[in-house]
Amino acid sequence: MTTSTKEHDAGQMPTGSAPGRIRVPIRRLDPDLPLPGYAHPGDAGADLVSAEDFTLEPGARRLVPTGVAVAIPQGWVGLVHPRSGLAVKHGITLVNTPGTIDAGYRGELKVCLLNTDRSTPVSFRRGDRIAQLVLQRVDQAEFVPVDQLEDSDRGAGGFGSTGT
Ligand SMILES: O=c1ccn([C@H]2C[C@H](O)[C@@H](COP(=O)(O)OP(=O)(O)OP(=O)(O)O)O2)c(=O)[nH]1
Ligand SMILES: [Mg+2]
Repeated sequence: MTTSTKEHDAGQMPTGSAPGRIRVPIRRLDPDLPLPGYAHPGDAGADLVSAEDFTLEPGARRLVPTGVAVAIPQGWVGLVHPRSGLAVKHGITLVNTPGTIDAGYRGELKVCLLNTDRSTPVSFRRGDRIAQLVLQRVDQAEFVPVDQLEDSDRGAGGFGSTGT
């Protein structure tokens, strides 16, 4: 992505290979785009790319398509996290961070980008890495109504109760 230069990083995602990866079926809705990729072996996040060119004005947000759809296994969740480099260098984050990709979701993965910079528009090119997908195991709760919750050390203290 760029602010003032024309550089972009389409196709520059190194792909590591590691044993023990979980299998995630993926559909290429946009066959010319690279698949999500891990920049280094052992990375937690697989980078997602933008399927389109666009500019985010200061304070603006945009739901950006990534050109892929996945079938995350039951018992897992995909979490869409911001990229720290975009955050630090350009003020780019996600409105809903982390975004939740449910195991049953079969639509295109989309990323709700936000430009938090107060003065500088940020331009992205198709193929630029815009966010990262982290897969985690997840349990569902069985919510059991009770009259009383068991005591705890924290009790109802929260929202700064321990000081700053
Ligand atoms: O950053 C995101 C967040 C969500 N989704 C997709 C996958 C997810 O499974 C679905 C629903 O997301 P979520 O449950 O967060 O949104 P909602 O507002 O509760 O919508 P719904 O009523 O469809 O559950 O939208 C994305 O593609 N990107
Ligand atoms: Mg929901």
